[in-house]
Amino acid sequence: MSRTRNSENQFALDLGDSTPDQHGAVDNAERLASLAETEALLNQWQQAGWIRPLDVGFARLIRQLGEEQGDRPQPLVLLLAALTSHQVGRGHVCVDLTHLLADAGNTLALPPEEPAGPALNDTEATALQGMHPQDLLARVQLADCLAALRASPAVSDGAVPTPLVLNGSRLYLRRFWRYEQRIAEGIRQRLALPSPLAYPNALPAQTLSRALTILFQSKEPVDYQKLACALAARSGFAVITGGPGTGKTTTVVNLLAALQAVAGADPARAGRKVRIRLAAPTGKAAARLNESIGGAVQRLPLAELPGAVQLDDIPTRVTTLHRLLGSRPDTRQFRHHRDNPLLVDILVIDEASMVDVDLMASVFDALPASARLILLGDKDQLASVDAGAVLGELCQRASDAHYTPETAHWLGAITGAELPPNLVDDRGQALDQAVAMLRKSYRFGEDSGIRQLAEAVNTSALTGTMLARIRDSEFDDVVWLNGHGPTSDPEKTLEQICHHAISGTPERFRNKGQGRVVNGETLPPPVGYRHYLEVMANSGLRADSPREAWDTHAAAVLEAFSDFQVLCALRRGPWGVEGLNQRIAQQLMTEKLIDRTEGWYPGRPVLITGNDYNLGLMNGDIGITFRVPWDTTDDGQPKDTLRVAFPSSDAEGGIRWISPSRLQQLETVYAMTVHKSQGSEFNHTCLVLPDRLSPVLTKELVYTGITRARNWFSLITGDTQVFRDSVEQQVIRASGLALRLGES
Ligand SMILES: Nc1ncnc2c1ncn2[C@@H]1O[C@H](COP(=O)(O)OP(=O)(O)OP(=O)(O)O)[C@@H](O)[C@H]1O
Repeated sequence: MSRTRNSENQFALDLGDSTPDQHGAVDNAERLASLAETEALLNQWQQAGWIRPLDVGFARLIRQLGEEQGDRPQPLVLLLAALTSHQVGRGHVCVDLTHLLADAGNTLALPPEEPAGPALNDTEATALQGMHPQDLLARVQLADCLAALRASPAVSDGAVPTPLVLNGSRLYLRRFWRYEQRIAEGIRQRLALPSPLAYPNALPAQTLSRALTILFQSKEPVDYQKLACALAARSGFAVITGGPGTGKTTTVVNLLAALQAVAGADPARAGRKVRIRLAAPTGKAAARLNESIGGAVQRLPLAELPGAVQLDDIPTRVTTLHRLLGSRPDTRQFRHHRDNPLLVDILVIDEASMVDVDLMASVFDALPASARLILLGDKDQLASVDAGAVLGELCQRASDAHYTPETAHWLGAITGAELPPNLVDDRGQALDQAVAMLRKSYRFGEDSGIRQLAEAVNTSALTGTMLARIRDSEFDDVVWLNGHGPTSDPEKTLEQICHHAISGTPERFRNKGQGRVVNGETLPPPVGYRHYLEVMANSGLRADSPREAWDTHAAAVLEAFSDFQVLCALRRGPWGVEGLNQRIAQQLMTEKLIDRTEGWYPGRPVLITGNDYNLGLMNGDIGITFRVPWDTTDDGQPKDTLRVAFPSSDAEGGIRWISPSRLQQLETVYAMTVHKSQGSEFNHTCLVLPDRLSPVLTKELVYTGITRARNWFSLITGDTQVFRDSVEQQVIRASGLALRLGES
């Protein structure tokens, strides 16, 4: 591309608010020409796969709207409209123009790492052709952008229904501005709800204090789980964040018991308990919480609690958010909304980092004004696939807590704990008083490699020493398979991934992974995909075996499949899901573990990639293909057919058998993106990082990948430096939620 054209092109885009003496003479013909050229350039970006047809369509709509109102749309407005739409597609709720103009390259990440179309044509056919967005924006001033936007009939401050909303320097698509506004309103309103627990000497607070003393027996000076329970019980809106194994589930079960104790002891309620619902964003996450919560509820010391709490008062059934809100086929509207609210007093949402702004706004819409909301999740994980990073934003100040002296005093009175001074701040905001961070991991011991590596990544402290420790297999639970080998031979590394995917390479773990004891339980060594295929092959079932026996077998195979998962950062290319799925399938066939690699075959594991409300399958559900003898031929003989077994929704333990022809959106899942793995956990996780840095390789992605491992973690890197550099890159999603709440 010719850089010498920049000033000229800059000029073309600056037309909106530029004066001729700043940039030279400008006449109307030039204005029109530049508008046409801007649109041509947007089309060119679209053809190159840089931006979506939707983004260009949106810019076109802005132009039409302007023209209908007699306005001559300014090229800059069209450009910003298309880029805002593009940013929403990348997970941002808005575009912060200040950041965009300061660093358009990083803000937009254009051109994309893996463009879907042909390279940009760099001919001189038009003045703008072939230009990159950062070149176009290089010398545009914020004042010019704001003036052009304010002058456009397509933009307002939200008071009138325009397609774009400008709030300070943040430019939103109206829909996303509304989502954010509804969420902020919902939080603000709940933070302001008066709490009967506010007065430590009154009965409700005394009951809470007694219940917490019974539920938490820790000898530590500050029990953060207990603090989290107290804060969440007091507030109409609360967030509990913590890394893996810090006890989010344990805390929430205790919280539910404490809340019921307070309700049960309240004379005004005459023993009536509160209606509590538990939900998670995906079927997988709901199933996982379901599994862990049941046992924890059984262990509650209910008989000792005040308020006559019964086992039935504590909900153990976790539903997906879509099911709770009442999703309907072919529409984004839910059955429950402002005019038909949920019958609930308290809603608890687990894995809240996966909830995007659209869904979170729907949650607030469906909650009665008096209902309380408690969000649980790990603030450091990747944000939702769709736009927003609600949990991360709400937890921005969680590490330092910022509890006011009043909150600290109240916590002291209720829990007996004296807060460390660094967590107290007399300028703490309302939201800070409702956010609790769990700080101690109970699942991973101090010596756990998974824990230490995750912490090093999370704090951007991936030092040479830490790399050397994993390279030298110092930990029982972590191996870096090619840490010593040359990483310059990609073909060899890719082969290694395939072999590892099949065997799990237990011999590379210390003591071959044998005899490791965690929380008093001796673990089986790490496995690869051979394991589930062997469980599948050894079913012992016959054609006349009852359906329940098939269900039990399928459940065992699905469980064996969850013992291992390859996770990738990328979708495309040899290091991505597409390339690795093919290679691993090929290797499995070579080793005669499956009989084909394309189409449907017994053993094929599939990941559902879009919600299918008719089948009751959710994005992220995993199924495995079986050959079953249930059909009959025309002459009544048993006939083998293929069916895909999925765990029944909300994990009631059953299996749903679905014919492959009914499944719409899916992909083979020997390899899965880290994004898709959120909310899941695997006994042994293998994270594959590619040989080149890309904008998707971030600290959050690597942290999320590592923390999907329950007991064993293996790492394969295309390049060591890429591993280190990824941890230096951070996801920053533009949004105004924290700002709006801070202003309140
Ligand atoms: N206060 C505690 N004292 C002792 N053990 C605990 C405590 N809290 C949690 N644990 C144990 O630590 C493990 C992890 O707890 P839990 O499942 O509640 O954490 P989590 O944060 O929900 O985990 P995940 O990362 O799966 O979301 C469990 O075995 C649990 O019994």
